[in-house]
Amino acid sequence: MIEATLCFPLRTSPGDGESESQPADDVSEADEVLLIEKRRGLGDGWYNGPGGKLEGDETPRECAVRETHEEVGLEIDPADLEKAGELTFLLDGEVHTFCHVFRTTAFRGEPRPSEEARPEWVGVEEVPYDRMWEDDRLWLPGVLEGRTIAGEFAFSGGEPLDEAEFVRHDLEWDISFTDDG
Ligand SMILES: Nc1nc2c([nH]c(=O)n2[C@H]2C[C@H](O)[C@@H](COP(=O)(O)OP(=O)(O)OP(=O)(O)O)O2)c(=O)[nH]1
Repeated sequence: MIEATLCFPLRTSPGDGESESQPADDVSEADEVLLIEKRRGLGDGWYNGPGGKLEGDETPRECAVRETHEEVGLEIDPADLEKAGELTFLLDGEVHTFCHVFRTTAFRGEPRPSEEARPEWVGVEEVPYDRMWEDDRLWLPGVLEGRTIAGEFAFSGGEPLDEAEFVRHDLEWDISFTDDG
């Protein structure tokens, strides 16, 4: 089983006449999310949050911080990540990936592109779900509103996961995580 993370940085968009965006105090104030257009690997060509697989003995939180820095250059304090979800992706009846989802309104730096990802600030009402994993429209809107989710998503048709067919889902909202990563 693969253990992976996703991280969704949120901000308040720059207002009229302002060149700088405002840090949001909390998720309810934020109206833009940082997505990446993935340039290689699983989900290549699709939009997603920064993220990837856990390495060595790092915690999910450490992984989300490292991946976000590697992919788009933002600096995040692990304590500023808020756990927003746990997603289980099944492929042909077996757990393929367990993914920890985080969000944050606190980060430093400006996003920059990398070999792996092209970053883009997107309005939370304008997320391009037609260019994302098919399951994302079921859980990401709630995550961007500040809710928590445990979700199970079943795919069938064999590897790779991003070419398999999405067949079934089960969602549980507003749960508190005993282990927040
Ligand atoms: N939004 C979303 N993300 C998903 C789904 N399924 C899934 O594995 N992911 C995420 C988890 C990981 O963050 C990412 C896959 O990990 P990755 O980016 O490291 O995979 P990769 O094959 O490109 O590996 P690498 O070359 O970068 O090491 O995709 C899904 O259905 N929706």
